[in-house]
Amino acid sequence: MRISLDNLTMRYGDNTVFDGLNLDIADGESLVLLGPSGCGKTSTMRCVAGLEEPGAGSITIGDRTIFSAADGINVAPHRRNVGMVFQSYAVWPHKTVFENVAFSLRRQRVGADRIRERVRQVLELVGLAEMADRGASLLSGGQMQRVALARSLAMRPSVLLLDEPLSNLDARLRERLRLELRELQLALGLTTVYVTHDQVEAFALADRIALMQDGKILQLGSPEDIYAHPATTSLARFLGVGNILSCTLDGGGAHVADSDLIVELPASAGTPTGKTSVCMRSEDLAVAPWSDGPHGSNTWAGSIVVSSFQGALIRYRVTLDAGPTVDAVTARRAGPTLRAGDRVTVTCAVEAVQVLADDSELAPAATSLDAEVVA
Ligand SMILES: Nc1ncnc2c1ncn2[C@@H]1O[C@H](COP(=O)(O)OP(=O)(O)OP(=O)(O)O)[C@@H](O)[C@H]1O
Repeated sequence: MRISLDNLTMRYGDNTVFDGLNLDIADGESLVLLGPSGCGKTSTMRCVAGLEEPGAGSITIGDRTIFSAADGINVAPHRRNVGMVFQSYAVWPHKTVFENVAFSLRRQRVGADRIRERVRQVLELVGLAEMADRGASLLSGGQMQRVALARSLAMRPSVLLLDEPLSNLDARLRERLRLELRELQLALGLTTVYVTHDQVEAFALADRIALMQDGKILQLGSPEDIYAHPATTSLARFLGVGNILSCTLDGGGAHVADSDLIVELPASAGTPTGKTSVCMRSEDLAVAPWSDGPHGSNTWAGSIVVSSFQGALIRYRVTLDAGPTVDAVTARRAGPTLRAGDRVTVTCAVEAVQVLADDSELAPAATSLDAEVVA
């Protein structure tokens, strides 16, 4: 079912989390709210679930208004038909898997036969059919999270809200469950809102990503769009886009600050007013052993500072003779492995260069770990 947030305002005391938030989520869509800690993602979800009461605005699910400050409507959480899965598993350890999933159905006085059938169905869906009789305390974290998911799905919610459900799991399990969640969401055609601060998770799960910062949705689009065209430098950094260099623009290209580097720009590059940065993604930089020219556009001499083997990929950090240090990622088989100290040329196709409005003083940069994961 479609979800609409209209002009929503939410405050905790003096702290305004968001003011006039609008968001439309289509029927069957997987929307990921992505943003740094404290930007208001969980509060948004809690408003939809009915666990927080907004100060103003309205929320509609399908054709039903579940909250309207103006009309005094505030449907109780358990009457909203919204399923929720949180970071903490919230699974009862003393009950079996079956009883955990059946619990809410029993409370709704669903008949015993129907409960058995529904629990069997959802346990099948989340891959726990064989474990129905196992005590929940004997489950792994991943299995507990599947139980929590099964419990929500058993209620046949019209929308599913997931708040960092995978963040307590180890990296490998997270990756597996992420794919399974996406498969399940597509198979059920269930409208889902997923909250995370992990851009890799957002890219993997979303039909659309809403990028939030300070209670505002700054960009809304498909994962591909958002990654390819981040609106500002702080969003680009948050998304793990590498090589964002402050610059000034003129007819000759982008002059990178405090260096002799000039980057040729495509005709399509924007010309934002105010502070600007030029952006060249790590995966768009080619590194090759040094050779005497002739060299084409955007080819620069440099020396490798770090060469880091990462399995399928090799990451190079290169200090260009013109000044800046840049990161490049190449496929393992793309050429000879280069070593620290090697002289190289670094090339970036002119079409791959972007110019972004530089708002870096307004927002925190991503951690280097974030950058590692995506590039
Ligand atoms: N119960 C509360 N009382 C007072 N302030 C709160 C409460 N819950 C959240 N806040 C504040 O509201 C703002 C938004 O919090 P929210 O939990 O929605 O952010 P978030 O983006 O989900 O962050 P995280 O990723 O860390 O969970 C923060 O400044 C937070 O400190």
